[in-house]
Amino acid sequence: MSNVDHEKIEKAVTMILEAIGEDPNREGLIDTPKRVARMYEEVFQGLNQDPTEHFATVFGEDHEELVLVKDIPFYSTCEHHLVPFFGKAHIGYIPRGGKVTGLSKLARAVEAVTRRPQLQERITSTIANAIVEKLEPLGVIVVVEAEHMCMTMRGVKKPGSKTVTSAVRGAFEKSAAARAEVLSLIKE
Ligand SMILES: Nc1nc2c(ncn2[C@@H]2O[C@H](COP(=O)(O)OP(=O)(O)OP(=O)(O)O)[C@@H](O)[C@H]2O)c(=O)[nH]1
Ligand SMILES: [Zn+2]
Repeated sequence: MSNVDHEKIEKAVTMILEAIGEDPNREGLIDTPKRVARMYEEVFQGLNQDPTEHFATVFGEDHEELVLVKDIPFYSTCEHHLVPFFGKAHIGYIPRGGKVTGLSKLARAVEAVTRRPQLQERITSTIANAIVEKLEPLGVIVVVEAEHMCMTMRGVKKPGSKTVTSAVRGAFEKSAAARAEVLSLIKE
């Protein structure tokens, strides 16, 4: 169930259109407040999700070696300007004691965390912390690379610039070699 108040968004969008000097009643704009409300419901649906809930499925597989899911595409919304930022997330972890989760669950956690007003750093650390909490792995590394439209279409206007953030826990904090292995696999 969504908690999004469509009526409120519609009123607000109508006011924004009026405030910029547009006519909210002209043909092309007449349904825009409704469309924006539906869009916000979709792009902010992660607000109703807890990223840790996806790690409930655990297989008792004895693999205490690296698992890396890379190039997980995501779209999020910058919480400062409410414009998109988008890119790829890479998630690696070394399971402990048979706590191996379904590969798709890593991508589901990315969806839960990115589909809300966000900061790239918070996306990165929230995913790492969720994996630590639920899977208690030997190590976790999360790398997120993104283009922020608030830096490309407006403001400082630097198209093509990318922001890369990482969060490391456990074995990846201690071992430069473990980090280097993942970073080289991500680049391949
Ligand atoms: N750390 C961090 N900053 C972000 C992220 N997304 C956007 N920002 C930055 O948030 C900052 C907001 O700065 P403000 O000075 O309050 O707002 P502003 O006047 O619109 O800033 P400019 O973008 O420089 O025009 C900007 O520097 C953005 O680049 C993010 O995911 N992480
Ligand atoms: Zn922004």
